[in-house]
Amino acid sequence: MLLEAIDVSKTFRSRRSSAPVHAVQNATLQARPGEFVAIVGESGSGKSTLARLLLDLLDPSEGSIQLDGREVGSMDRTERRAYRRSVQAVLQDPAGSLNPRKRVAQAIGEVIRLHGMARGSAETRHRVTEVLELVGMEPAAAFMDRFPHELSGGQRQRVLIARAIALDPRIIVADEAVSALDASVKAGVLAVMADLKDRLGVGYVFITHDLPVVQKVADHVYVMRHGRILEHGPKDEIFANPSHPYTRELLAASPALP
Ligand SMILES: Nc1ncnc2c1ncn2[C@@H]1O[C@H](COP(=O)(O)OP(=O)(O)OP(=O)(O)O)[C@@H](O)[C@H]1O
Repeated sequence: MLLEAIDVSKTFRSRRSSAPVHAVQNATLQARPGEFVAIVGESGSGKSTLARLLLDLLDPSEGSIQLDGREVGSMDRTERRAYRRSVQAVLQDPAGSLNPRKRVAQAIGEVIRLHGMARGSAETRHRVTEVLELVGMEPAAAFMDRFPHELSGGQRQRVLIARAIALDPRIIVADEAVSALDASVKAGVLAVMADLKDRLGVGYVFITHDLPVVQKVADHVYVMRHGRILEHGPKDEIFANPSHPYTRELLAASPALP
């Protein structure tokens, strides 16, 4: 399976302000199951907009998002539904991804039911148990009936990953998914993501401004600035031999790199 952004652009035109915002400009990117692709760049570089384009939450102004050569914009309802299952989002929990009034089992269970991934409550509960265990929340029964506020930040992030995994995605688009977490908690969540890559073959488009994280987990790195992808390549190449001056600046400014 191959997920691609092909020469994709997104321009926001507000009715009031005169200047349109070119959030993403002619971006081309590839992601595959089993691969950890990172998009790095400073705030406002267009990373989240590109993520939302890949997630089919925004329509491109130009260019296309394609899955195995099929343009998402021209898929029929059934295909598009399948696309939205195969490409899942994990966003930062502070962005309100978890409803504070829903217990863990309900939050994950209703997504499973909505997409017809299980029939009946016993089967749904079984699947919820399975995915909670996959993200290291064991025994799952101890977490099922908790509300988000009864979980730690790292646990909430694991629930979001479990909810995404429940739909059997091939690729997870993670936008600043670990950025708000403390170092040791962050390492734990990243280990879960790496484990899911190995065990389920899921791929990631991982959006972050956190270069030490990229260095640790990424296979392939895209560098964005002002809506454009400046360069991309295997992680080791980008870190050892960045070709763009901006990438060199970004690496030099990163505090925790050895
Ligand atoms: N819905 C929108 N309407 C108008 N402008 C938008 C909209 N969404 C994003 N933008 C603008 O597009 C540009 C890119 O934003 P985007 O959020 O994609 O960047 P980012 O790299 O993800 O930044 P951050 O790391 O701060 O989230 C910014 O100038 C932003 O203000």
